[in-house]
Amino acid sequence: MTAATTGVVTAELVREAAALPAATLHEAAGKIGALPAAIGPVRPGMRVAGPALPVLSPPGDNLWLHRAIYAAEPGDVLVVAFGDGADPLEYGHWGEVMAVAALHRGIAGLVTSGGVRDGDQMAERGFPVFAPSLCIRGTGKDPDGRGSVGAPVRIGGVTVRRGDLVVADGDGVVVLPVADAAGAVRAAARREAAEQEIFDRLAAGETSLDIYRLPAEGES
Ligand SMILES: O=C([O-])CC(=O)C(=O)O
Ligand SMILES: [Mg+2]
Repeated sequence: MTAATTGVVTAELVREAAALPAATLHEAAGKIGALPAAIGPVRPGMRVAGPALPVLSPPGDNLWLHRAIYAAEPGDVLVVAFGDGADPLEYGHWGEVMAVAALHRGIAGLVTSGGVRDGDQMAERGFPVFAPSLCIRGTGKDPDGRGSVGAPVRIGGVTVRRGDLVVADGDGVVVLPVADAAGAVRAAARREAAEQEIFDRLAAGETSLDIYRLPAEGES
């Protein structure tokens, strides 16, 4: 049974969400929460689901990301946004060492709008990372750099708050507000069941034009 919406994303809800495609959750939630298409798995097969821990960092620096590893709760997904300055795609803000540190803390994965490195090693270690670039260039650790852990961040028009439900797979990343998460998971499961019915009808010879009642060429 799905837990009622109580202001937290429960472990049970995360388990249910993890079995659902990110695209279906986005559709089922009312077409909300899709992060930019450039943010994808750094290696095929990566998937993650869990509550968000938002992080803000200056581009080209990763001290706030190190801090976030030790502020996270087990199961969290770090969601990292970058402030103004250098191009965040041109730095490897996170890599194997940080992934191993995160695994020791029980962190479920990383979603970031900046570059990372050590893609192969992170895949081998089973740490899922969703990023728009791989970049070998290293970062600084400015103790005075402006950032935050736990405060809301914005990525591509989506506001990410502490505890929001993050689901990421080969298609991309969706972030759903806590208040919408349980309803979206239920609606997404219904959508998946409906799609199974469509597959059965296609196997039985019906066309997608028939099933969706779409006009064929020349019809209106
Ligand atoms: O060292 C860094 O800043 C990022 C990295 O490559 C690692 O964590 O292994
Ligand atoms: Mg490294």
